[in-house]
Amino acid sequence: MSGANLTVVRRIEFCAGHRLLGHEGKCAALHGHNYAAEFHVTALDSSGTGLDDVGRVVDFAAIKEELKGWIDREWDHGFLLWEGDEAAIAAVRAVEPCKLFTLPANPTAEVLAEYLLTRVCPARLAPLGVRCTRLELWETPNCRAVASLPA
Ligand SMILES: Nc1nc2c(c(=O)[nH]1)N=C([C@H](O)[C@H](O)COP(=O)(O)OP(=O)(O)OP(=O)(O)O)CN2
Repeated sequence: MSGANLTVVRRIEFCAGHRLLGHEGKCAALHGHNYAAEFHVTALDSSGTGLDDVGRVVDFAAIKEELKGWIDREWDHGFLLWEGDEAAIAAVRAVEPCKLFTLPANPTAEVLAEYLLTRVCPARLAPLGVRCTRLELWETPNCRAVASLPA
């Protein structure tokens, strides 16, 4: 093999509601998005070829099971809100069934990207022998945030 760095990218789509407290415009209102997260995944051990015996960094299905599983349970069809946004949290809690996930900052695309990259991916991907080094979080087809770790 050439010794090239190899990365696989898995896209996972989900729907969620949110709002940006303090936003100067329409995003201060509760609303929702069809999000997509693109996970760029590489081998944890960079000393070898980075590929398993079958020729994969990791099976796409294994990434899906770990990360789509988490997103489906925690975020999909739920509301993502800043933990300091008491009014929105109370409003969402007033409606059953309530699916709510709170974050340490406003749920911007940047904050969601960083949360998935640094708080969700490491523990879920390490058992597969891989890590996510770059995460692209699409809030709309036109807008995304990118979070990345040093190589
Ligand atoms: N840097 C960021 N800016 C904005 C974010 C964000 O996460 N990071 N989020 C929002 C809002 O959530 C909003 O829903 C998106 O706003 P907008 O760009 O206006 O998207 P639209 O799809 O409504 O825009 P179109 O004009 O229809 O393309 C705002 N800013």
